[in-house]
Amino acid sequence: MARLILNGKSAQLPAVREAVFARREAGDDIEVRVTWEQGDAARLAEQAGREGVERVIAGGGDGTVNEVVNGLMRLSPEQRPGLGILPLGSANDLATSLGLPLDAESALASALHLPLRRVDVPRLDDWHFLNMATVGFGADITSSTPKTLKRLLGAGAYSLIGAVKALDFQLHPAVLRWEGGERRAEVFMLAIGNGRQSGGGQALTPDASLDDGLLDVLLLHDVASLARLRAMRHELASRPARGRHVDAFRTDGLAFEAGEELPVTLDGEPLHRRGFQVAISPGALALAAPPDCPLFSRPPQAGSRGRA
Ligand SMILES: Nc1ncnc2c1ncn2[C@@H]1O[C@H](COP(=O)(O)OP(=O)(O)OP(=O)(O)O)[C@@H](O)[C@H]1O
Repeated sequence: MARLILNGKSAQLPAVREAVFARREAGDDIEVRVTWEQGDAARLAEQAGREGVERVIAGGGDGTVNEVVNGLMRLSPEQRPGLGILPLGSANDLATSLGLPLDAESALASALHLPLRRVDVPRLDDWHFLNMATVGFGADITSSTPKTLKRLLGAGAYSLIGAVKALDFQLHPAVLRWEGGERRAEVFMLAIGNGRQSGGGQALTPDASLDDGLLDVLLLHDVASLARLRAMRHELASRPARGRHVDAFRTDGLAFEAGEELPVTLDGEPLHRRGFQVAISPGALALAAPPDCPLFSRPPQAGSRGRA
């Protein structure tokens, strides 16, 4: 049996209602629960696991998926249902990079029937995330202005100048520690990726895998002038392990400490932190994902249709 946990914002969408009725007609056993406020999706996901539901489907945006993941992680691994995604948000970064369909009917069918694949679940202090955590630039604007970051990181010199003028961006003195490394820097942006893209389509950690037991980290730092921003963009093309403005590395955990509170996003949800620790639980969740999904380093295993 599957249970759809639907963000109340989308509960009355005709396409969603039709998709549920169509799946039932096709023989799927699916119940629906609707959220009213923050916290409901996590609670409903936990409850579903306790009641023996085999697959929970998060119907909403990245924020709903994140809450459902947190609810599932409150359960023991034996009790933890598999996770499907019905993308109904504005950004849908995880769903898009997984290659899930975005129209309600095929998305619901995929969420119910794609085989489950083991994924790692990172945690920032006491809150889990599945896709990405970002710190600093972009974290206070998130998906509302996704093009800003794209312009800065990807486009030509004119838009770079435009972006710099338009943005009164800040650098934050901070220290980052991980096993075998330490970096003190003026942080422009830090991305900690289990998945690859955030902020509505920005591929900040383009080589990350959901199942390698590791986090892909991108640190952009010390870019206090236009010349240095240009140098950063140049370095971004090669993503050095340790550059003047770009550090890119993999780790299974890290600690971050800044002198002041900074904007942070966890799977697109905003918060503020002065410091935090990130750890990862390898293979902690089973996610419905396409067999040819590029976010995996290992091929799918046969027979993983039910509980995690
Ligand atoms: N019935 C409801 N009406 C309005 N908001 C709700 C309701 N139930 C939950 N929420 C809020 O919705 C938020 C999650 O939204 P979600 O991320 O799923 O959608 P989105 O913001 O449209 O998508 P995206 O993150 O992709 O932009 C939670 O923070 C929760 O507080």
